[in-house]
Amino acid sequence: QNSTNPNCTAVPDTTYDYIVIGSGAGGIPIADRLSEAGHSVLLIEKGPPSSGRWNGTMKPAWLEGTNLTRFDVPGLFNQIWADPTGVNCEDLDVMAGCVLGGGTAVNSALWWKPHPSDWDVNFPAGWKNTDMQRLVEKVWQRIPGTAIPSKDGKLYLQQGFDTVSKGLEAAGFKYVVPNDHPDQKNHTYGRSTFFIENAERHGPLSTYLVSAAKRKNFHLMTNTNARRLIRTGGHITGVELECSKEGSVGPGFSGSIKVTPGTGRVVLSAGTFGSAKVLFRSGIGPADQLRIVNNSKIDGPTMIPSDQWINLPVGYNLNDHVGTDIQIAHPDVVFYDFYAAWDKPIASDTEQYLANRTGILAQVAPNLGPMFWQQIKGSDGIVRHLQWQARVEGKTNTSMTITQYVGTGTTSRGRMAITPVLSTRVSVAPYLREAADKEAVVQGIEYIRGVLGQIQNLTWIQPIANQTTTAFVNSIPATPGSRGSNHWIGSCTIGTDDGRTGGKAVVDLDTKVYGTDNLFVVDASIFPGMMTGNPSGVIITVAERAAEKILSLKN
Ligand SMILES: Cc1cc2nc3c(=O)[nH]c(=O)nc-3n(C[C@H](O)[C@H](O)[C@H](O)COP(=O)(O)OP(=O)(O)OC[C@H]3O[C@@H](n4cnc5c(N)ncnc54)[C@H](O)[C@@H]3O)c2cc1C
Repeated sequence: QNSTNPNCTAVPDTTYDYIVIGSGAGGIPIADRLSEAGHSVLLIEKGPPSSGRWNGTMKPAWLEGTNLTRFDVPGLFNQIWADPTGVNCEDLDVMAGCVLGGGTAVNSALWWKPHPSDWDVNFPAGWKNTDMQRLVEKVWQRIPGTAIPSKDGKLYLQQGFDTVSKGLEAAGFKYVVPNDHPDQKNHTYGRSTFFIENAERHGPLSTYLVSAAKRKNFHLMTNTNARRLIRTGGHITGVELECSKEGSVGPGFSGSIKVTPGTGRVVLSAGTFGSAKVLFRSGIGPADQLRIVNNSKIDGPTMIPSDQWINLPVGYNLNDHVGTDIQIAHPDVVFYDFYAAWDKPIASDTEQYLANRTGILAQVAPNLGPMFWQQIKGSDGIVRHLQWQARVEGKTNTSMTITQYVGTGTTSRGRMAITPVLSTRVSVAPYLREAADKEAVVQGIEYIRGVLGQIQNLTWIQPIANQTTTAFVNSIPATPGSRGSNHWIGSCTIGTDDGRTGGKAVVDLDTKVYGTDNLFVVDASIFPGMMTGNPSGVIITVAERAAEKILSLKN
């Protein structure tokens, strides 16, 4: 044990066949699959436990004495915006979950089967729709999702859904069950699907992690930060670990942990920013970023020497769904104050939830839906997929905010960077840098203004009636704060064009980092381009594919 903190234990003198860094949408499934194949696997998570199932403790008073935390109850999912302390990643300048489960512990649990173009437009050979369909079905067998979270089979406070749906119907939008028809994403609408079961958060934390944890060859460390990789040339021999916040947040581990000599491997699943950061600190990335690490007080004196650096375009090709919020109001819409459910809940609602998992708190805050889709062909000939997400929240008690996301087909890209104190930041925001992306945003809004404008008694909050759509779109800054969707992808792109020799790719088609022989990246950072909907389903499917690829590699 660390002499200064009993919570900080020295790493065991054990070696592992696989060390997986990060327990999010990518990390948990890959750790499960690798351990299922009989390998010893260590999963390292820098954050604390989240869900009650994993001994998480963060909860409001009304959950005391239950096995539930803020991460489990759908009606509390938006609490991350009211109180992110101890939940969000403090080293990033955007929102992400740094707890067991990563984004899948804190997100809104929106759960979409990928559109075939998500693969065919974006991914390289071996990762196309024909390669991935089998795995999509495998993922959905484990995590089917539901559109009706409350256990009594009822949907609560649907006035917002009904109001907007009427307008969509009148304009000829077709109602679909989205995950029954993942390819029908044009002029369609439907209910949102969530990875919720028994009216609690489901997803990787209650499937893949459960099966992994039953195996003797699987090990989990929480509150433990992977500082950097230990490597000799392109061969990783271990990982330097440190207790998160020096052990003050809960029991963690520090010291150097080793992979099985000769055959052991390391998988980075620390997310778009986290994986890139570990690479930078390990001397892998563009020289400008490695020099920042080398000049830092924290890492500089002990960083791997520059003759060992591996020059790869880590941090480039950054993307996020570009979001644009419109807002309407209608007298029929009924608001529910989910934020108040934290400390001033309506007693009958908490009682109903606790007694039989029914009622409004079984539904995801802040009452989402409908979802609708459009496709727009840009002047550059590229089709862009638009997903619209409505929620009952806004300036008044009868308002709805409807966010337009531009997904598959976007061509704008940004960049992330590391700072001298070893935080990361979005150095070039990826939003609307290309004219055709902006055209799609404007055309989409223009069209939907017409559609919703037909709804009787509807009033516009934004854009206001006499504002042109172009002026409205131009008035919103292209920053993560105003446009961000928390769907970051792309800092460690997969591809055949080796980044060491001028290409864009950081990992090869087996997800192995170029220039290394036993280092892999499996998370949203490898995505070459943006998907249609919210990403966690696509990421988990990518992890399934990566497991197949990695397991079939001979050393
Ligand atoms: C508020 C919010 C709402 C969202 N809503 C939805 C939604 O409804 N539906 C949807 O599909 N997607 C949603 N997303 C996005 C989705 O959750 C993410 O895209 C997804 O979780 C990313 O997966 P990942 O594996 O790449 O990284 P993450 O899930 O972010 O996992 C990375 C993990 O690595 C850990 N880590 C990082 N660095 C280190 C290190 N050095 N050592 C050890 N551990 C480390 C982090 O703590 C984290 O647990 C949302 C995201 C947010 C933040």
